[in-house]
Amino acid sequence: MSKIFYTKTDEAPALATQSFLPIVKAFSKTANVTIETKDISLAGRIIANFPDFLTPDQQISNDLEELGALVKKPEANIIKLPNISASIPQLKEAISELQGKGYALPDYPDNPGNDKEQEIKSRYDKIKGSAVNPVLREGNSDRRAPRAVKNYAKQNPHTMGAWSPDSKTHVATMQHGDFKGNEKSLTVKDATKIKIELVRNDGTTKVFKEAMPLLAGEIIDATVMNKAALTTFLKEQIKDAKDKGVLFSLHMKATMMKVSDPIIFGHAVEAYFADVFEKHQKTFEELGISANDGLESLFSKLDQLPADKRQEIEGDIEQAIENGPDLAMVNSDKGITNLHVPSDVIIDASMPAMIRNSGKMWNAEGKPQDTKAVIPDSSYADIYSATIDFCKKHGAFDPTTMGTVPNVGLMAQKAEEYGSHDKTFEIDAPGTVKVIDLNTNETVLEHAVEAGDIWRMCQVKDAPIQDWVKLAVSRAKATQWPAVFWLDENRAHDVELIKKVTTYLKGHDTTGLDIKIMSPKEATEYTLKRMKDGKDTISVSGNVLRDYLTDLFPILEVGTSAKMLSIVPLMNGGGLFETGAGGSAPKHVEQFLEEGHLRWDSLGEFLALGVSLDFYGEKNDNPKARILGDALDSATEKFLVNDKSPSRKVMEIDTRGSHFYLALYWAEALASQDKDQELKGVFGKVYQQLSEKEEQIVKELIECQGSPKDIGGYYLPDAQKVSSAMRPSSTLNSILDTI
Ligand SMILES: NC(=O)C1=CN([C@@H]2O[C@H](COP(=O)(O)OP(=O)(O)OC[C@H]3O[C@@H](n4cnc5c(N)ncnc54)[C@H](OP(=O)(O)O)[C@@H]3O)[C@@H](O)[C@H]2O)C=CC1
Ligand SMILES: O=C(O)CCC(=O)C(=O)O
Ligand SMILES: [Mg+2]
Repeated sequence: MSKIFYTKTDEAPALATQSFLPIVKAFSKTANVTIETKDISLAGRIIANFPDFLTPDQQISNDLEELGALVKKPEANIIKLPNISASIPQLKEAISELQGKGYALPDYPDNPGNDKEQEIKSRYDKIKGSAVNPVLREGNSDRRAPRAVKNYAKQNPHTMGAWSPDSKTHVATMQHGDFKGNEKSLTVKDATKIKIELVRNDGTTKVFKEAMPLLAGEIIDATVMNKAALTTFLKEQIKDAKDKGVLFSLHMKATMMKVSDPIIFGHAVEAYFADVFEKHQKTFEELGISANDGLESLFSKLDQLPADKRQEIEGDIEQAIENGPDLAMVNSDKGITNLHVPSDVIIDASMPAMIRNSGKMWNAEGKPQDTKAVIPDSSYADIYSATIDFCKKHGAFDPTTMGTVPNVGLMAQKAEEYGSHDKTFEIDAPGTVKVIDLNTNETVLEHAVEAGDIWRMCQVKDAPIQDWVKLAVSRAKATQWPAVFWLDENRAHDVELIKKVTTYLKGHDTTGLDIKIMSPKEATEYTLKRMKDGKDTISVSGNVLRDYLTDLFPILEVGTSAKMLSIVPLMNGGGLFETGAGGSAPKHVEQFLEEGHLRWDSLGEFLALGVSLDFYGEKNDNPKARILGDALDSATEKFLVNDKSPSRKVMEIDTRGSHFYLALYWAEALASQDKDQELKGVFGKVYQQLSEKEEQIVKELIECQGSPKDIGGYYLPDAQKVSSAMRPSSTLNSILDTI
């Protein structure tokens, strides 16, 4: 029998699920829809990958692997909540929490000394970073703000910080020597295998890939980030931030670009603390300190030193901060800077948050200040500089009047940069990296490289491109809005893509549609102007821009990307329904643990479930499931109209209260429909009970707040403790038990 698979993930969404899923299960049971949970949390993935270190009762199935197979089947129907894409410091924290709970897991070997350690490291490296989404996303992405969400934002506008034309905030990006500048690309004619190798100047060779298969029609590109150009650029920016009196902030994606970006982050840490790293190089080496892991990890390793040595280094770090430009802060109360943890500042969320906040980030005093947003690689930096320039010229956007920008994103089958991890290498000695076509033995792409350069190759297969063009045309038809392909004719990879897009568009009837191709900068300017004028424009983009744009526009338009409908129509016919476009909101967990209030907004989950039930009904010829889905959509609209989203403040309705209201409206919609009398009967009673007990339930859901919560862990909290923390209303629980 087919099922809806619901993912168990991490942090705030995982907490929220403990409250929402019992409601979902109770309601869907009435339509014979089975919901099965699959554990893809960071802790779950670690446990599943190390059975040989664990006792039989600790071992669990590899749910991610199972879902990875399911997404290739037509019956797939998965609700995917956001999960942690772990940086190395997070991975180490999770391992240590699990070890403390009796799981005899090996430590993460930073510098593997033998084959066994190397094997352990490679198992962990598959878990680190963005290790879930690329496996599940066997389709392209369709992310948009439903009309009801947009209307809600127009009537209840979120705050938008005013912009001044004199703002000193700006984007700094490399002018040469970066991934964009060095990119080379080609389309593979016939299926083949390639070898990737570094031929060092000393005559030795290192093979990176022995025989990697490529399909006919695949686009490959290779490029390199030159270390010398990067470090020179970073030093200049540090000096310039100091001279201009703006904050220094670094924006990148060390989680998703899990091989390249931690290295780039490390160079920024070393550039800012150049004197410290030079003076204490030997000690840092002895302690196994890697700048790539950030300041927090560095500080924790200093604990191993005698007090006087530790104080000396800490003093030198303080001095460097004193001498350098002000650093943007992640948490000024706790002294956590932008350079503390590589996963604390993630560009898709950090840049829009800054743009919403008058272009300011927080300084060490906890005050907003103009900032230099350093985005080392220039491939996509233009979109943020164009947005900042637009705000300086026209002021902040007005959520009550602005248009909407949905996205059709190319991401299937690890498209583009997001699939580059196993083909990204930090170069150990000068030489030439060659990509050799094994059919012809010809070198098809090559780069001269220096030690420390980051070389990478990306792929995008032809079938996903065809599917992406088709999805773009169908969204353009459904909306009659202009659709813009954000592709740059001056970028090697995009040139190849443009050829395919132009060809595949010819295979569709596009009469009356307005479909354009523009560079990211032009597309930003065109789209922002329309957006300001209240006009809607579809962005059709590659994978990285998909990620950036589906946070940027939603955050400006509706305050958070949590309110997005995020569908992944799987290429083999199934459906993956993501819950919003944002992440796992660690800040929300912090608040919940401190004061028992969870502000996570599950709207994206309501929207995803609505589509999933509908899809289920259609696939399984189950009209009751469709009625549940329709009723859920009506409930979500009423939820928005009545403004029942979680408040940010303690002792007001939080995530749990918002779930109660959704259940109330869902039951009401089912009680008032006439298509299915059985459902009408069941939910008539449920609605009556829920509405009679509204006051009591809300009281129970608010009175439980106001004190610290112990859930028995962070990465693997105690299931019982979480469940009781997230389901504190016995009145609501007992009504759900009657369904
Ligand atoms: N699909 C996925 O699996 C994704 C996973 N991630 C992962 O999530 C983690 C955190 O990433 P980060 O970049 O900090 O981004 P997040 O999206 O988790 O958080 C950024 C901010 O967005 C707001 N926000 C996000 N979701 C919600 C929500 N449902 N309700 C209310 N507000 C929300 C919060 O703002 P405020 O503080 O103002 O409340 C939050 O602090 C990382 O491990 C990252 O890799 C990120 C994106 C997608
Ligand atoms: O997979 C990840 O790490 C993040 C995904 C993401 O941010 C997105 O798809 O918008
Ligand atoms: Mg994103």
